[in-house]
Amino acid sequence: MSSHGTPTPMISRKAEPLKGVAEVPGDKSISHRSLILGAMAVGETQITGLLEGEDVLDTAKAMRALGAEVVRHGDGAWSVHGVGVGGFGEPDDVIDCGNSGTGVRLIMGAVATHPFAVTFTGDASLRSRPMGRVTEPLSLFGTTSFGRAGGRLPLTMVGAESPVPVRYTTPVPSAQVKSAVLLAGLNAPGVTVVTEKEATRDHTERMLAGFGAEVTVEDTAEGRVISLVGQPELKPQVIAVPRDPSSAAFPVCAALIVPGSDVLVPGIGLNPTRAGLFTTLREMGADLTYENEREEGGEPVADLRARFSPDMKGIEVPAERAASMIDEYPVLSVVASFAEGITRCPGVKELRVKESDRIDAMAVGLRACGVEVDEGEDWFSVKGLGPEGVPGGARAEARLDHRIAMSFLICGMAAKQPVEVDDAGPIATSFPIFMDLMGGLGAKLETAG
Ligand SMILES: O=C(O)C1=C[C@@H](OP(=O)(O)O)[C@@H](O)[C@H](O)C1
Ligand SMILES: C=C(OP(=O)(O)O)C(=O)O
Repeated sequence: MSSHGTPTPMISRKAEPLKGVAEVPGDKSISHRSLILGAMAVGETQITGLLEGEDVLDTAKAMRALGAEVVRHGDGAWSVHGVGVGGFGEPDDVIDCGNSGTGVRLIMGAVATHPFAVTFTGDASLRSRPMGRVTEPLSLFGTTSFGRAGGRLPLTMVGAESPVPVRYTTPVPSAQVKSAVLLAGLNAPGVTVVTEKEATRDHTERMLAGFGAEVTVEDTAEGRVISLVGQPELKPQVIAVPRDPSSAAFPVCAALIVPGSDVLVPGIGLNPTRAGLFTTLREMGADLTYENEREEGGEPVADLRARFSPDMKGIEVPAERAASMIDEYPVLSVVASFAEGITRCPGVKELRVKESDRIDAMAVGLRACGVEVDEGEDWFSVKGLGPEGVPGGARAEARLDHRIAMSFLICGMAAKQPVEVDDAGPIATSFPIFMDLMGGLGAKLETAG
């Protein structure tokens, strides 16, 4: 059931050893960007491996509403016939980005330097998330925005008539904010410069260069400085979307905590701006190896092999690693519950403004499962109970958040008693084949009555 429909409660019971190959879907961040940049290129971009999750499908709809031709072919490949930089037309209805922060913030950036108004909305989760972090820098290009209190959706943005290029330093570590500014800079004459103090995922920069834009990235004392020359003609691309490390995290973490497991997760992108979780798990003593390391489409890729790891120890996760694993803290907190000792995660304030307040959602659910969790505004810690030590036997609230729902279902696979999630619907936003894939490895997942 979709995240916009009736809740789908799910139960996860203690699993037999998980075994097999887990082919996770395409990368969500790269999928959004393939559609948006494809829509801004001149000619036809072809995409294979696109993630067909609700978030990305909402972005495809939005690109159609702005004038691009977006087609899904029978073999699962997609094509986007772009309108060129500056070529978007006024949509005749509200753009509904569903549950997707990436979708709405990147599209706001892409339309900001076009001379018309667009109204954005989303589901209850997205309508509660802060948009000022994007509308503020976009106002420097000449846009005006009218939203609900706190800059929340629904929000109407009136695009700049005569956009000017912008220099902007992001106040929070956010690839969405950085990307919104760069996408707006595409249709501003001159050079737009974004500085980020901490490096965040760099897919926009890499893909802009791939589409033929003039982009430079420099590491300086102030941070990473990205400069983009505006008003290029973007050239259509043939894109093979790599598999998503953030989705790979779930079968990997399940294998580490379910006794006797041995799972191969092939073809996972290990871009350093995304791979922080795997480094962390290895530091904890996880039996996680990289096999068949190679390069695909300019990105490091490997097959991940994860085996049951009874000797994992809690660690302090370096704060400077947070951006490279920001979406993986919920499932890390589950693994930490099955390790020995305390895992402490500082520098994670951003988790409070995701699809849910992820620190609170995990703390409340894990405590109900018998795990001790401490938290502050920008940190949390989990006191591990060792392999097979987590009582479980609780019902966790997903709070319209796919990563929270999946994390508690993983917890149930290794806890003493089943773990129920009140609504597994949101999982379809990023990992629509999660149930089948985990079931295929041997997980016991059922819809609850
Ligand atoms: O740019 C992106 O594709 C994303 C950036 C991150 O969000 P922030 O920019 O809010 O950190 C991440 O949490 C999200 O899942 C995807
Ligand atoms: C934070 C996430 O996504 P978004 O911000 O795109 O909603 C996520 O997928 O974990």
